[in-house]
Amino acid sequence: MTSARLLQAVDLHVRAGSFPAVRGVSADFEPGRFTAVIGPNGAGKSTLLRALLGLSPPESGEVRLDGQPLRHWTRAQRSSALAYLAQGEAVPESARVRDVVALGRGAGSWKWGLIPTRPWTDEDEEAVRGALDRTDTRRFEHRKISELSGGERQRVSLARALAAHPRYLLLDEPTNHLDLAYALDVIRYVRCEVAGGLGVVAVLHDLNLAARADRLVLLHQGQVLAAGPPDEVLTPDYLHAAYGVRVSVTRTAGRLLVIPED
Ligand SMILES: Nc1ncnc2c1ncn2[C@@H]1O[C@H](COP(=O)(O)OP(=O)(O)OP(=O)(O)O)[C@@H](O)[C@H]1O
Repeated sequence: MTSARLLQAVDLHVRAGSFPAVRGVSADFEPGRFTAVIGPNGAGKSTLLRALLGLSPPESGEVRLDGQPLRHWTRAQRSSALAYLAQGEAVPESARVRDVVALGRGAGSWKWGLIPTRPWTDEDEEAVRGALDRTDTRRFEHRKISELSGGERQRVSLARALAAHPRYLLLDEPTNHLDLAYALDVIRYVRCEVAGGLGVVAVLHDLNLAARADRLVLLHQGQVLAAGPPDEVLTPDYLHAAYGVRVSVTRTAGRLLVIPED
């Protein structure tokens, strides 16, 4: 694919505080692809994600979107193209589900209630409904966030991000703290969006969930140890090099399965 529609890290070096957390990462993220970023704790995954969003400026190298350095994009252009679901995202407890999803439209802010910053349009309404439907949150759209389980909240945050109609969705550990069913639901919702053309970059710890991505980027000590389709990256050798754990990798019902041997 030409660089015209790509999100790219080009020889990216990023510091987290004083620590060189990302050291020379180059990777292409495509629309209509689900890329999982994996690697051990401290490998630089979150720092890479924040740099891709323009939230952590690189020390050297650059992030490009559509072939243009991200620093040339205005903040508004960036936030309409790239949506972010942070780890443990803070959501106003007293807000109702629908209001949180509406915040994703960038038409207002929250302070004891939704404060509009521009008139609400039919397009906004349609985007919010679509996001509620596609994350199966419409049935509790009038409930307060404080009344929801962790898994339900995560779906609402996902709906909020999707309501923006981004071109890329960047997710930091979206399945953390979710039970198996909720975690699989998140992956299923993501896959549906990807089929519709969304580019997804998700930091995942569960290698068996990551195996459901189209492409993996395995980080180790701030560098790319391996990148490619899951069966090329989830190998015993790469996983031992990254995690220091011996694993066996098998294929069951057409899916890769990583089993620790320790
Ligand atoms: N503000 C900071 N000051 C110093 N070091 C930091 C800071 N933030 C992060 N780091 C370090 O940078 C490295 C990469 O952190 P990062 O959060 O990107 O890793 P990660 O792969 O997302 O880890 P995890 O899987 O544990 O969330 C870690 O070693 C971390 O301790």
